[in-house]
This record gives sequence, C-alpha cells and structure tokens, in this order.
Amino acid sequence: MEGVFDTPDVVVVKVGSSTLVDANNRPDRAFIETLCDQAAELQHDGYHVVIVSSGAVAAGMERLGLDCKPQDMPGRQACASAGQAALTEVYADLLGRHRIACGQVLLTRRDLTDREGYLNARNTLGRLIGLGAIPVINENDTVSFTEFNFGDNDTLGAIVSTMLNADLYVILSDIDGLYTANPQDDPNAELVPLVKEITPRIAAMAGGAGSSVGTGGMASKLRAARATLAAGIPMVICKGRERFSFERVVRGEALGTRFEAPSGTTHESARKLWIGLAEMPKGSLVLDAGASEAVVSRGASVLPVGVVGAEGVFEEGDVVNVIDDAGKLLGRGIVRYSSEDIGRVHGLKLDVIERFLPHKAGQPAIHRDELLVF
Ligand SMILES: Nc1ncnc2c1ncn2[C@@H]1O[C@H](COP(=O)(O)OP(=O)(O)O)[C@@H](O)[C@H]1O
Ligand SMILES: N[C@@H](CCC(=O)OP(=O)(O)O)C(=O)O
Repeated sequence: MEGVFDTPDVVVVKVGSSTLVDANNRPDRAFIETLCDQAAELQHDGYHVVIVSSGAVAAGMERLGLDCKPQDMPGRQACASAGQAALTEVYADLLGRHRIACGQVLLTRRDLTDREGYLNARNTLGRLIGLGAIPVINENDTVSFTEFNFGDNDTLGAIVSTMLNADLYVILSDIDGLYTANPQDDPNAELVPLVKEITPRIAAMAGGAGSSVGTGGMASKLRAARATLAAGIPMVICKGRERFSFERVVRGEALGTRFEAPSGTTHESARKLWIGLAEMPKGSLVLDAGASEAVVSRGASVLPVGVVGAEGVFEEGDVVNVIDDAGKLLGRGIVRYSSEDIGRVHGLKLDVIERFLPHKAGQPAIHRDELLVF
C-alpha cells in the first residue's frame, strides 16, 4: 500500500451540483477557480487534497442545449458525458495554473463492489496523490445504471474518504450545514454546529434536495456522516460559496456542522465499511430475536443457530443483509455459507453442523470481523 495513507493530511472535499454550476447551468468558473486556489494553497502547505465533484449532469444540460434535467436514463447519461468533459476542462485548466495535474477518476459502484477493483482504485488514487496531482472524482454516470449506482456523491465521497483513510471529509453544499429542519419548509430552523452520533432525532431533521440540480439533499449527507463517524473520520458540511470556506475548515475554523465521534470511540475498519457501503447484497439472513440482540448489542458473530431463514441466492463469500424477524435491517456482512447450505443448517448448533458439513467445522454464518452493524 502507498505510504501516502500514513500521512496525517489527506482531505477529501465533495462539491455539490448546486454549488458548481451557475444559474444557466454552466460550470461556474469563478467558483471552481476559488476552489482550485484553496486546494493549491493547502497542497502547498503539505495537505493532500482529493476533490469529489458533482455537476456533470447539470453542466451537460447547458452543453447539449436542454433546459431541464432529462427524466430518462439515456438522457441523463448523455448529459453526464457532455458535462463531465466540460467540468474536467475547467478543473484541468485551473489546477494547471498552479502547476498541479488534475487526475480525472470516474468510478461506479460496480468497480468498488469487487474487492480487486476497490484495491485498484485505492492504489491509483494513492499514486496520483503521491505524485502531487489532485484526483477529481465523480461517479461514472454514463455507465452506471439505476439499481446499481451511488446516485449521490455524498456517499461516494464517504467511501473515498474511508478508502484513503482521510483525516477530514468536507462537503461543500448550497446550505451552511445541518438545520433542525429543512429551512425551506421551516423558517425557524436552527443550525446544528456539532453532531456526535446520528440518532433518530438527528436523522429526522433531514429532508431531500432543495434545488432542481441537487440529488441527495440532507438525507444522503447524513448517510455519509454515519459512515465517516463509524470510520473515525470527522466530516464537515458547510456552504461552498462562503468565502474560502473549504480552506478555513481544513485549517480548523468552526464553520457549518461538524460530525465527530467522541474520542475513545472504537472505529470500524475500512474493510467493514467497504462491505457495508460499496457492496451490493446478494440476499439476506433473517435472525431470531436472541441473535439480533447479540449482533446489535454485543457485536457478536452471526451463528447458524440464530438464523431462522435466508432470502435470495448467494454463495460463500457474498455480501448479504442481516435482518431481524420483523424485516428491520441490522447490518451487512460476508456470509460463509451458500444459501443452499444455510437452508440445510440454520437453527443448528456448530457441533451438529459439523456432521452435515464437515468442511464448515466451527464456521459462523458471518464472522463479526466481516459484519458491519448499522
Ligand atoms: N435539515 C436540513 N438542513 C439543511 N438542509 C436541508 C435539510 N433538509 C433538507 N435540506 C436541503 O438539502 C439541500 C442540500 O442538498 P442538495 O440539494 O443535495 O445539494 P448539494 O448539491 O449541496 O448536494 C439544502 O439546500 C436544503 O434544501
Ligand atoms: N454524478 C452526478 C452528481 C450526483 C450528485 O450527488 O449530485 P449532488 O447532490 O449535487 O452532489 C453528476 O455529476 O451530475
């Protein structure tokens, strides 16, 4: 693995569409220039900046002469294609003025689902960073399709942050942080400066996107925060257009909403987060009440004795959801039995299973080290 991951200064910044394009849906050159200037200043001071940039679909609308976002998939993908080219031209030009190379990286969920693809992407990003370039990442919307895409770059940015073991993840939005309710609906909503845990009360504050070009709204930002909190990476949401906000946050100023787990919290490994975030589950294991409690409260492995059934067709090594008997999603993990085998041995103790499946002697259905509990 590249040594760069050990440096204390990797900062991932995600910029939303509503911040990147102007009122005519053109990439807002003046804004991108200030972003690139801030990134260059930080690189100069020893930080490694990684940009996750949305805006391709919005920028493509202008390039292709459309006045609203196409509703069909090929239409949106055509926009992403034309708009991505427009965005990369701007980033390459503006970073080039600081003699910094822009490394365009377009990822799909499919690329990251596969462990080899995930490691490949990680190594490429590491090498780009090591060479002093700034990776500019987006989802490869031209080839990802609905049931398999990230859909919002807030999640992609969180995955990249955990992949690089970043020190900080900054989301530059069109709003200055998380409010107690969507300010578009509630004028009395107040900014929440610090969040230590995504409790149901915090989750209930988030609504959807506030603009015609934005995608995930606050809900996808809280999903991203859940992942970065679990990984022990602080995340900040602030207003992208507030003067030098990115640089100010990196340099320690309290702006917007900061998500940070209390010190002493144990963190999930990047591998567990990869299982939970990047992978697409092939099926589900349904647990009885005792096993659900053991998994959620004690972080226990899932044992076949606590499994009451399986849904879907999967093989050993696939990622599956773990749900309780009421269908509530508890977590996600790598299963050590195929759906056929689990169908034969669920409800049985390990010593009994050994008689049916000797090669499975002592194997939990999902080992705790390969299980991300939500
Ligand atoms: N509780 C909340 N606090 C702040 N913003 C919220 C909240 N709930 C919903 N939103 C909406 O989320 C929007 C930001 O997300 P989004 O439109 O996806 O923009 P971006 O392009 O920055 O990702 C805000 O403009 C706001 O309308
Ligand atoms: N990949 C899409 C962006 C999707 C997305 O997350 O948008 P946003 O909510 O504006 O950050 C694009 O480049 O248009």
